[in-house]
This record gives sequence, structure tokens and C-alpha cells, in this order.
Amino acid sequence: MADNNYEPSAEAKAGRPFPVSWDQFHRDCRALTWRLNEVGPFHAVIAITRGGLVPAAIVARELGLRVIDTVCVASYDHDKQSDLQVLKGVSPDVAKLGGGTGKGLLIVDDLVDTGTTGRLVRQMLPDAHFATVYAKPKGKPLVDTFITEVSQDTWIHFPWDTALSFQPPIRP
Ligand SMILES: O=P(O)(O)OC[C@H]1O[C@H](OP(=O)(O)OP(=O)(O)O)[C@H](O)[C@@H]1O
Ligand SMILES: Nc1nc2[nH]cnc2c(=O)[nH]1
Ligand SMILES: [Mg+2]
Repeated sequence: MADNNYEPSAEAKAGRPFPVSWDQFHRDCRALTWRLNEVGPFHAVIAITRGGLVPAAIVARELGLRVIDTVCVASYDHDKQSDLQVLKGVSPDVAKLGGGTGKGLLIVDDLVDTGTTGRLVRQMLPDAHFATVYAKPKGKPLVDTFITEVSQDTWIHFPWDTALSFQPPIRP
């Protein structure tokens, strides 16, 4: 029987796949850190889980930062966007370091897409610096620093979501 409730996933709607290798991701995170180094210094890094954990670790290593916090949010169930849920906010110690408004704090995420997640963290910490590795046009205005812009119809495949697999040759 036909499923009349079928709703295409965000990935299917985006259409254009953009696979990123570990190597490429590491290089892009380093490039991001070179830019952030011009903006800092920062008291602490706040990773937006889960995707922000990997770039936050690399950025923190490069900037010599050892105070790392998380804001835990969920907005996509695999690739279907649902209501944004805040599962954990900023820890009181780190909020204090940022004077309550986030001044001197660095928020890191892997990407901005529609900007829903970015908007929420900006509301929580309006004076923090918000950095992402990748940015799509709708979310770009929310980010202070990013490295690579991709089109809105691109779906980024991160190395922790993918695995090497056989590809048949183009000409059989
Ligand atoms: O700009 P938006 O449209 O809000 O999309 C961007 C957010 O979506 C992804 O997170 P997701 O909620 O899928 O969770 P994850 O980080 O745990 O993979 C990504 O890591 C960003 O945080
Ligand atoms: N992996 C992945 N997650 C997302 N969440 C919102 N947009 C994207 C995207 O392009 N790739
Ligand atoms: Mg995320």
C-alpha cells in the first residue's frame, strides 16, 4: 500500500552529496583555527553536540584550551529535522567565565544549515563567538567564523557517519 505520509528526509531534499574525509575535515578544522587565533583569546570552548565535539577537540588542541563544555541539542533524527530539544545547557562554571553573556567564549559546531541550532545558542550566549567548519547560505548570517560555504541543496556526509565501500566502475 502506498505510504501517503511519506516525507522526504532533509538529506533527500538537499540532493547533492558532499562527502568529507577525516583528512579533509582535520585540514578544514586547522584552517578554521588559524582564523580563530586572530580573534581570540578565548576562555573556553563550548561544543554543540554531537557534531561539534570533533571540531571542538581539534580547535581546543590548536588553541591550547583545556576548558571544554557542551551544549547538548538534538534537531535532526538522522536526517529528518524535528523540534529543537536542549538536553543540557552551559555549565555554571563556564557561564561565569563568560560573564553570563558568553563574552570570551568560543562556541563550535560542525555546520550551520537552516540556522535553527545556531540561533538557539546565540540566544543563550549572545556575546560568544560562534564558529563552524561548514556553512550553508541560510545559516551563514548566524556564524562569526567559518571555513567552507556549501550550497543549500548540499548534504554534507561527515567521516564519523560514513565508511569506505566498493564503488562499481563508471564504464561497466
Ligand atoms: O542549522 P541547522 O538546520 O540547525 O542544522 C545544523 C545542526 O544539525 C546537525 O546536528 P544534529 O541536530 O543533526 O545532531 P548531531 O550533531 O548530534 O548530529 C549539525 O551538527 C548542526 O548542529
Ligand atoms: N550530516 C549532516 N547533518 C546535517 N544537519 C543539517 N544539515 C546537515 C548536513 O548537511 N549534513
Ligand atoms: Mg549538531
